[in-house]
Amino acid sequence: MTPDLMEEGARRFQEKLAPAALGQTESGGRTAGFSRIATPGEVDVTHGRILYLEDVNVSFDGFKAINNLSLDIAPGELRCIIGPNGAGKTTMMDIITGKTRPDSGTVYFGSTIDLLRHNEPEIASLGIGRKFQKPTVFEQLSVFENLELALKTHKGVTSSMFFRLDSMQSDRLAEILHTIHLADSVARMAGNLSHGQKQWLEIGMLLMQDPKLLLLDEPVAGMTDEETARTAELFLTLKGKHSLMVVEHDMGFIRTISEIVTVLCDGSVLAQGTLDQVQADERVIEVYLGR
Ligand SMILES: Nc1ncnc2c1ncn2[C@@H]1O[C@H](COP(=O)(O)OP(=O)(O)OP(=O)(O)O)[C@@H](O)[C@H]1O
Repeated sequence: MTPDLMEEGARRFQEKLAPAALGQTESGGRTAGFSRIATPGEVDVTHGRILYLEDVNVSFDGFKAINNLSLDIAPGELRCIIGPNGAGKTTMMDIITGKTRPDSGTVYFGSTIDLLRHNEPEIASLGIGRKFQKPTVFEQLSVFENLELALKTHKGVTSSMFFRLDSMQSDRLAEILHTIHLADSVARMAGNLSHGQKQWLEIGMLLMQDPKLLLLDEPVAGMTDEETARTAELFLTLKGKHSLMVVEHDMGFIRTISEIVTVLCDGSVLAQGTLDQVQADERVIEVYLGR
């Protein structure tokens, strides 16, 4: 979520509930990431790439967290990223979303948008949505209100006070409710949803802004087997309409959804291919078993 969305959510929250309730939300509306899309623009994918990283480097106090990382993703692709702890997966997402500035390298969204020239909220508004591991929905608002709020992207608080969904937006909201398996829970408080449902709701909030590229960090961590299976279904539905980059440790989940899997290690790509190919790669076996 972006700061204006958090502000609007916080305002409604204050309106609806006594201040004593503040802090009862899991996220408190504070840990939300800058993941909301304002005005999705056109992204030039005529060269067949929606995301392109070349020779990217980042050091933290002399430690190379990202080391000559090069990677690209095709439009509509669902790319899975795996790798041992500390491989640089989160740092890579931080670079794409503008949270971390690389020391050197190239990061392009489509063939014309140099992401290194944009800050975090601008990158969100360009059409890159990010879902952090922990769900960051507004727990004291209903499922419907959370999704409605996600639409009020570029509207200021004043205008959004008078905001009403038009029929196209209502249709879109209904479609997304169905996609995220929450059509029967539209009036429920987000705080009463299961962990998996909260994750789906947050994905729905991102979808309300029609992102071109979705970055999802460990989306099935903490989910039940059934929720994990439904999340796999959801991602397979999204593939094609959106490009997805999914970082996950759950290999069963990866097996269900993956086409190409990229293995990161020590800040660069160690191997890439189908899950079977990378799992048979001696270097991959070494980094997973050798640590
Ligand atoms: N802000 C920072 N300051 C110092 N070191 C950092 C910082 N951010 C990341 N690192 C280090 O960079 C390396 C890569 O971290 P990163 O979180 O990107 O790995 P990861 O692949 O996401 O790991 P995990 O699977 O455990 O989440 C790690 O060694 C980490 O300790």
